[in-house]
Amino acid sequence: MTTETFDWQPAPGTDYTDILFDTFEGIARITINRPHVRNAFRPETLEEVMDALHRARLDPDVGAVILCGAGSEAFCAGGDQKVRGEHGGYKNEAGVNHLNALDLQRMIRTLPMPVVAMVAGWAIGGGNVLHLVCDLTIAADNARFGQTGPRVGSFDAGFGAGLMARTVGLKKAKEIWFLCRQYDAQQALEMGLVNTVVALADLERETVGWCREMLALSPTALRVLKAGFNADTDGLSGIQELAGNATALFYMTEEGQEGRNAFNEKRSPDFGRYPRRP
Ligand SMILES: CC(C)(COP(=O)(O)OP(=O)(O)OC[C@H]1O[C@@H](n2cnc3c(N)ncnc32)[C@H](O)[C@@H]1OP(=O)(O)O)[C@@H](O)C(=O)NCCC(=O)NCCSC(=O)CCC(=O)c1ccccc1C(=O)O
Repeated sequence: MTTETFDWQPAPGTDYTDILFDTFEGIARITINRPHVRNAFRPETLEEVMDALHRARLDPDVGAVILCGAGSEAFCAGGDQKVRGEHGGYKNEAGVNHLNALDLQRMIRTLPMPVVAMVAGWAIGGGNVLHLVCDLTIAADNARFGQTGPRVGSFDAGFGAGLMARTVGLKKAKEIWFLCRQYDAQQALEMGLVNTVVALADLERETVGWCREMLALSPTALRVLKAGFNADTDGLSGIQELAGNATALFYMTEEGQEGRNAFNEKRSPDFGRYPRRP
């Protein structure tokens, strides 16, 4: 039974309707707060999650993000079928159709810090893909996972299929999508869909514990490793992400700065001082 409570502080300057955004000890926690629909997301929900992720990225004190759902019944039940329109997406309050779960998936994968899904209850449909694209998943023993797309007239043939196959294996991924079965936490652990399973009462303590372990490590090492893990799956944009880290590190060297200085000082650069390493 957990005894530790955490002093989560609401992030100032936000007026979200669909999510909660708190921070604590260098961890940002984003909670999908629509428990009346098992935390299914609508376009506004995803806009808010992306806004919070952007804020977390720009906050120099934040080194890890937890994504979770309000309450213990659901992490997320995917796209809100009540606002699914006829014109290729989910309607926001202005009536505009969106498929912005795909934008969020990419944003999680390019966030330069670990994103940990903390899953209690259902992770279904787009909710299952949402935790899949996070770097790590800590599941409570009441968690249940599955895809419903072929049953409800939807599919995610991008990360939902391809990253699923890379994560649990091709045959299992096809089973998950082609049969629309549900899997309990232990089955999810056995197939490699989650990192660990803990008692529901211990879920937050365990998740914060994993974040604390990562926060004690080199942020640059974690950042570049994350980009490296995603690079081949994400093709040229994955290489772009990885290469961007190389550029940032190069900018921090004297050799990189010599080029900038020479340009600004209107002289030829002297790169001869910098060794060609074996
Ligand atoms: C999640 C369940 C298994 C939970 O079952 P249970 O505990 O018995 O609760 P219920 O009584 O069923 O539900 C309680 C309450 O919540 C409502 N609800 C649940 N899920 C949704 C939902 N997804 N949308 C809207 N409302 C939902 C439910 O209707 C009840 O409310 P009432 O008022 O009492 O009616 C079970 O609920 C369930 O199976 N839910 C549906 C899961 C599902 O099919 N999700 C959608 C899958 S498709 C998807 O997610 C695609 C979205 C996506 O990410 C995407 C993919 C590809 C390209 C782009 C996109 C994108 O951008 O969106």
